[in-house]
Amino acid sequence: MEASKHVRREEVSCMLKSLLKEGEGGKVVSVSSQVFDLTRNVITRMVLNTKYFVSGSAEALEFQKTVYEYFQLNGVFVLGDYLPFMAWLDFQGYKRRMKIVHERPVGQDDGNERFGIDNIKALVSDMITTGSDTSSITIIWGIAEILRNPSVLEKAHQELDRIVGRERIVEEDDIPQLKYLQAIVKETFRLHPAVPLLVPHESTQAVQIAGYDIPAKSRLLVNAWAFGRDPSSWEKPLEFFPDRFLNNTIDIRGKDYELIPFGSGRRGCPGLELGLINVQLGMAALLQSFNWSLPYPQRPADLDMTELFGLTLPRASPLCAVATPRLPRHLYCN
Ligand code: HEM
Repeated sequence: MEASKHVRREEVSCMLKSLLKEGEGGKVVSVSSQVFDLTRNVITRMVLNTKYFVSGSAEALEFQKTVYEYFQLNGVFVLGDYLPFMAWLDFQGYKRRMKIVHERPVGQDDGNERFGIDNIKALVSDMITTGSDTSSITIIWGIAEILRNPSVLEKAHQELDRIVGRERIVEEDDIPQLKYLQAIVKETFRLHPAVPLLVPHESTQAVQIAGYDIPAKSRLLVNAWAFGRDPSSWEKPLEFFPDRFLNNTIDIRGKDYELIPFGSGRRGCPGLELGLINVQLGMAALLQSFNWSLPYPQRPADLDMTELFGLTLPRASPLCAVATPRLPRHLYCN
């Protein structure tokens, strides 16, 4: 994490510069594509030491399509999983589509079993697919919620001005002091967990829970999305109200079961620290650097918040907004 700090700082800086340019003259910016580029470039630089995505390039679009399809296919209901005798028919065509996603070429096998191209491909593709879009999906939902709740933006600006000021861009080392920013991020994870049903688990032994018998080897889906909106755990659960986290110790690290966006236990997300800092730093920089508003005449209550269900839960429509710079111009051009 420490060794890749500069990568995140540089990529955040690139995003701010690019947003400034795109929004010149009050033009509407595409928050979604800027944030997707940010997290994908961070992960490809960390994993492959190469920056892959230039917004709108053919390569970026191809990648976006592939990852999107990968997550959709991982989240669909596959008839053959429940009626195995019908699996070979592949009625829905999902197996065929998954094969196409996996067969995209990435080089030759070197014959070494442990570090052969298949394993390297799997590892790299795991890290790139799981490690980039989960963070951007969360940041984009966070900005959408802030567009609907201008008082949260105002409070975030006050905190950022007090702790960081307006003469430099926020850095990772500032995050521990930005308590309200941390609360915004937790509130975003609560309402919009990027992986709503976690990853399917399997019970290793038979157990009884709340009077129900769960046999060994059952497929178990944990509805983290519902935990975050459960009225028995949260007051006014559907309201975006970061202040609820200011006076308690509820955390997202898997110990407080009402909030488990990264899962919990041994199969919880191994990328938690990276995912969390990506989201915190990305959000902090976007909030500090711009005043966010909706394109005229859209009102906060009109913003479409429809979710697109798959293994991940992105917005159904791309997020667009007006980003008015609030820092000295030279800071966006480093
Ligand atoms: C905001 C960012 C992220 C969120 C919300 C998130 C969420 C999750 C969740 C919910 C799971 C399933 C846990 C369970 O079923 O108990 C998971 C698994 C996983 N995540 Fe993440 N993740 C994020 C970022 C990352 C990053 C940055 C990486 C790696 C670079 C990563 C790699 C993985 C891997 C490899 C697994 C599978 C682990 C296993 O099967 O044991 N994730 N993630």
